[in-house]
Amino acid sequence: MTSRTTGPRSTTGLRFTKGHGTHNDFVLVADTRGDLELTPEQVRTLADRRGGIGGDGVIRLAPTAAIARAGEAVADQVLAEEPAAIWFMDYRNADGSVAEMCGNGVRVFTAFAESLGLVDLDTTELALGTRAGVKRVRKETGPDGVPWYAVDLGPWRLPGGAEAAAAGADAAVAVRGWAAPRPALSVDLGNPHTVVALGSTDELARIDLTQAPQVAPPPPHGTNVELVVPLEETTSGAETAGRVRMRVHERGVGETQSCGTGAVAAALAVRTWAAAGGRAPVDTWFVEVPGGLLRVRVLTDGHAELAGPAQLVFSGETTLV
Ligand SMILES: N[C@@H](CCC[C@H](N)C(=O)O)C(=O)O
Repeated sequence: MTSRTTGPRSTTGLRFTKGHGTHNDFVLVADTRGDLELTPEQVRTLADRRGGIGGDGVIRLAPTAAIARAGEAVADQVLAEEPAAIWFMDYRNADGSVAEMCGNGVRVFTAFAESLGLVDLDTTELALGTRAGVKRVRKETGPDGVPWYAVDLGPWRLPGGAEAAAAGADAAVAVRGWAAPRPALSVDLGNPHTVVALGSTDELARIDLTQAPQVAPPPPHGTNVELVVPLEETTSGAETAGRVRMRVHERGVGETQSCGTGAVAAALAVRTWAAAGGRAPVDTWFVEVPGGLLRVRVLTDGHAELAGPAQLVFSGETTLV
């Protein structure tokens, strides 16, 4: 792969790869020297589905040291915590805004880094720098026999604390067409989420997410909103797994076919509601999203793990930016 020595720009354009994780899709750029500056306008152009390549986000693979040199203190913290985290996921939403974390993006980033020969997930795990700290990714065989990537997303948090956990809510969400706002729970995965429960999969299918849901109180930095329907638990051997179906409206994007951190937030919210109702917590969850299936595990160290597929679809060069 020539990009390792020549950078992402060739004489004819910017090299990119298109990839997705359960149809949450990204434009990926290998900036292995860390000297590519992408403006919000350029990100919007690349992500544009009609005038550009198209994607829910743009991911720049860059050296963590270069992000630190550019003045992002979080990159210094990443290297202090884990010197092996030499690669950084610089994630931008389709509207050009910067986001702290993208769970599906981490998996697709890892498949991209593998394709560039920067990491061998068959023999090791990847310690990846992100704006939400170091994330560790390993590879496994998924239920469909294709490779899945499992990422430890680190500690999760209910911003509303024990009070919100007991009440099951610390916010309210209004969606276009609803007569009144409904109670919702805030969940922090490094990026912000607000989760609302719906009564049926029919209602979920009918919801109009062409406009952003209104959240009260308004989160200071915006939020991703997940609409979830708890489904039947399944038991296989000694393990019981929860199951939910979800749709999501992503901050900085709109409705997407999947959101990895959103899937984790959805599972954690349903688990919190079950605990508030006196039920024993389930630690493995399958989350059905419009683009496929994701697995969430609540780990014993207070961390949460997300697993699912990642696919690279095509590569090319663009003169758009
Ligand atoms: N699709 C992502 C989340 C991307 C960032 C999000 N839109 C935000 O602004 O927080 C995922 O898979 O987690």
